[in-house]
Amino acid sequence: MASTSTLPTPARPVTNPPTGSLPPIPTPKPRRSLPAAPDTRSASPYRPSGLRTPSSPKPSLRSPLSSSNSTSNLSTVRSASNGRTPSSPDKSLRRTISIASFPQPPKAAGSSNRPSTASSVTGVPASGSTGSGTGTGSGSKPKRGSRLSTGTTSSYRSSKTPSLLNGSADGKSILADARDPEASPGHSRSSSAQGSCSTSATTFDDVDDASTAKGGEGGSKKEMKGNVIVSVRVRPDAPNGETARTHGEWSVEGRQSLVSYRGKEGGDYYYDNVFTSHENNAKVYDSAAKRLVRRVMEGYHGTVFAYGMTGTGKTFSMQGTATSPGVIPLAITDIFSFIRETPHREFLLRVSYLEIYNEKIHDLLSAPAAGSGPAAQQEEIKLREDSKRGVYATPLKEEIVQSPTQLLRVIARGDHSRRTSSTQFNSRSSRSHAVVQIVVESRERVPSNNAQDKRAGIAPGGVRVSTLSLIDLAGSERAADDKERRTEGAHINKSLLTLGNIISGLSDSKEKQASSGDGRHLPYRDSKLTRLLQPALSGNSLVSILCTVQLVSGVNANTGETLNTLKFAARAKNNIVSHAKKAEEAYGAGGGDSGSRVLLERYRMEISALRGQLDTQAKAQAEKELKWDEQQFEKEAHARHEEQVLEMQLARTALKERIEHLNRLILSSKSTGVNNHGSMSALGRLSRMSSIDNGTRSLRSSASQSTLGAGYSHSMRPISFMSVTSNDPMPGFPGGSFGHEEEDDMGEFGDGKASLQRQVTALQADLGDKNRYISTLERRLLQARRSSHSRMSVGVKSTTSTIAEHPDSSALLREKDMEINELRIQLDDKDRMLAALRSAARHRDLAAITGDAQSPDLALAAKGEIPTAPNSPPTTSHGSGPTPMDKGASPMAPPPLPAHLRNGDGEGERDRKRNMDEVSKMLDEMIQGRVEGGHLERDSLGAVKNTVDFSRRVSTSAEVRGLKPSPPTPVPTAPLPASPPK
Ligand SMILES: Nc1ncnc2c1ncn2[C@@H]1O[C@H](COP(=O)(O)OP(=O)(O)OP(=O)(O)O)[C@@H](O)[C@H]1O
Repeated sequence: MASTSTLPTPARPVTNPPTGSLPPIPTPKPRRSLPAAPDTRSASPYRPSGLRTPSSPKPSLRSPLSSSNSTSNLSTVRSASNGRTPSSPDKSLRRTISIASFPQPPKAAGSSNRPSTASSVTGVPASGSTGSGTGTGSGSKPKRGSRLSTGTTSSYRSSKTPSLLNGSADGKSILADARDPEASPGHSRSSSAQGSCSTSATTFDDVDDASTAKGGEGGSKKEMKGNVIVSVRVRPDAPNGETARTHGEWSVEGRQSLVSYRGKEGGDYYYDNVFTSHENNAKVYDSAAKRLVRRVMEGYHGTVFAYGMTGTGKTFSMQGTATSPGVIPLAITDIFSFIRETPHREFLLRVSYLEIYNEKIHDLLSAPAAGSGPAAQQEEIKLREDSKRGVYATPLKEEIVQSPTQLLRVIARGDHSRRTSSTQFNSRSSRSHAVVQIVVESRERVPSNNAQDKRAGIAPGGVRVSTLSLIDLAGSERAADDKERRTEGAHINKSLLTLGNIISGLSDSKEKQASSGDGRHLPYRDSKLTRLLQPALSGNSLVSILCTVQLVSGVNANTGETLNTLKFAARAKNNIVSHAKKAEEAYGAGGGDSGSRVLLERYRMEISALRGQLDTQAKAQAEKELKWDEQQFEKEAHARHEEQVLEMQLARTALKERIEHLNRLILSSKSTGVNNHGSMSALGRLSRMSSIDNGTRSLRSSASQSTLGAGYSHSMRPISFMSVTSNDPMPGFPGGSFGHEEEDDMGEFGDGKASLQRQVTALQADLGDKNRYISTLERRLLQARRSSHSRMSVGVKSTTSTIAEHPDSSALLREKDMEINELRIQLDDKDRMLAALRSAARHRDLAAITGDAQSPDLALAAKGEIPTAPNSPPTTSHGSGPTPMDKGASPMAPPPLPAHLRNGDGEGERDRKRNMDEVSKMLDEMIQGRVEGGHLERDSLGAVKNTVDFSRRVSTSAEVRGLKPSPPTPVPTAPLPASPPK
């Protein structure tokens, strides 16, 4: 079994402590006798506190102090010491530094394989049976519990006190053997915890609590001691790592954690771990630091530091190399492994890196200006003390790290800034103490089933903050030749001396505390290093000390230095008492580890605050988007509405136009006088009557103005009509208004019984249409002529050639001319008809006024013997000469009566007859003219009909490009009644 499993063995006091370059421990003050518990050691000129006497022979729960202070032990020690160092009774250096004097664990009290301390203290005074070198002689392996140290030989034994660091504090025997086969080799370490030693020590509860429960200071003290691990590492001589097992007077037994020196002032030195020169960094880490690192992750403070002479391998052990990573990189790997293995907690890591150079603190992570030293432009870093944080440097940069790589990079950056120089013993000697501090914040995660709490960032537990300090001390050295080295060396040595003094003083302090309750003042403030290490040294932290030595024989041997290192290690193990507790959990940003330092809490709160802000912003954004969407929708709806309104307006306009057009067509159709039965209306008849009124003005222009400009409205009288009737209001239509009656009389209109006025109106409308059409044609014609002219004027040949080359154009022109002529003729016909109608109307009116005696005529007319207009007023019998109205005769006017039917009024009768004849003649002439012109032809019955082929004309006109006028109101083709025979 490994040496770690062995039980404590009694220590052998060193009679002649080695001397070296380490400054001597201050001269002890004469120990005062305490009245309450008189100390028998006061009789001794040596400080008994420095000597670790064997434990009490009986396993007990007594405290180490009580054990060590027992009279029997003391007497043994004293006698041993006195016996061994008679020549130096007044030497101030502590004589015995025995780790093996730690009390036995309570649970192992009954263990049979644990040797009695009484029996182990066999080697007393110089009479020891083994004598110098006994037990460590060549080839003889000393056995635990039986090792003797006699004469000038001392034996220092490391106990395996149950502790947080050896995994046996609760007696569950989870003993972490440094030689645990599960430990990974340094070269192939994985970041997984599986590759590392079991850390079932995490099952431990707080040691102090447990030990207190076990009843007593004794148990507590024992376990506290177990919280400090001291290891010694032997550096190989040769670069290849090969070193003889024996180095002259030195011998190393790794399995027994033993270093023996058989020279003058020699002795056996047992520690928790002794690493031979064959053992690599992984082994060192697994045995010396791994558990401590895991404990730090659980909430304890932990400190690992390397101590030793320059060039003995401190930096090699702490940092390692690429192929053999040291304590720092392996610890980093384990930290993240632990985090991965602990899903129920969340962690936050921050790291700082400082160095103490010439008693000044420098931040190795604050990037100095290029070309300047690390100290350049750096604010002076001071050490402060806080009840929660203890001693800390400020201002110091702390970097939050999230991965092993990141953490290693940060540390590598710091290493780069660290001061190194070449010394006699080390080409790259560290000239400063370097302190890496990794602060671990952790707390329970919110249970996954409570999503609401998780969202709100509410954690069930507080934040626990612990610190892992990894310290590579500068090496103690002899005075150098170089002045700068000398200065550095002086500072280094001074700080190391102070450290040694404090560790030595810890024993006194404990003893004093135990006896009087008053602790002795320790000079922590004498150096920056000890000030910074104060929390760890005073018991608030788990401690692991790695002392490096190089065992060289011969002239260059630094035996004194080596022995000093070994003694320092022994003293540290013996004196440092750790009562490390798990850090308290801090709740909220204001509690625990200086409140605001608890970044995990601060970040958590910040996260929840930011999350709240994010939610609010997201909500506001969503509302904004919703509003914007609504606005967009409204805008689109509005635009759509406007489009629809526009479309409707257009549709309405189109419909109105259509209606207008249709109305016009209807009226035009009606104006033709063709009723549903195909009979010719009076209007139809009238439309074909020519007027002989030579003085009648052409209605074309006025009609054009009225119909083209004012449109066609029932409520608006055409200008043409007005112009015609302005001076001659139509009889029978008082006031000249016939709007309503016009509507009412539509039926009559179709039956040929329409009033004359309406016929005139219809004709006006028809005329308007035609005028429009004509003017359109005229315009087109004009344009055609102009373009034709312009074409013809292009060249000399153009005139003939154009006509010759464009026979179609000339033909078209001719056709258009013909069409216009025809239309003019029609217009003239209508003018004449109008004139005739007016004339007839006047005649009728005159007749009505002047010939009241014509009633018999009217009566006859009523009987149908005489044709008459249905609504014709009674004609007058005035036989006066011809009036202007006599020139025309209305077809509705009663025809002239036969002479035999008249009342002897031959004159009037003649006049009438003449008038009628005139009218008949006029009409006949008109018809005849048309017939001769080829526009009308007579049928067999003597009726006339129109011969103009409108369909042909329309199609012809339509053939003209861009000219599609509305077809003119076709001239009724109904046969006109034959003019009465003369
Ligand atoms: N165990 C070891 N195995 C192999 N080489 C080692 C070992 N220990 C130290 N060395 C080598 O010895 C030399 C000095 O080691 P290192 O710098 O670590 O010493 P040191 O104690 O830190 O010195 P200083 O106090 O001057 O800084 C280095 O080259 C290092 O590689």
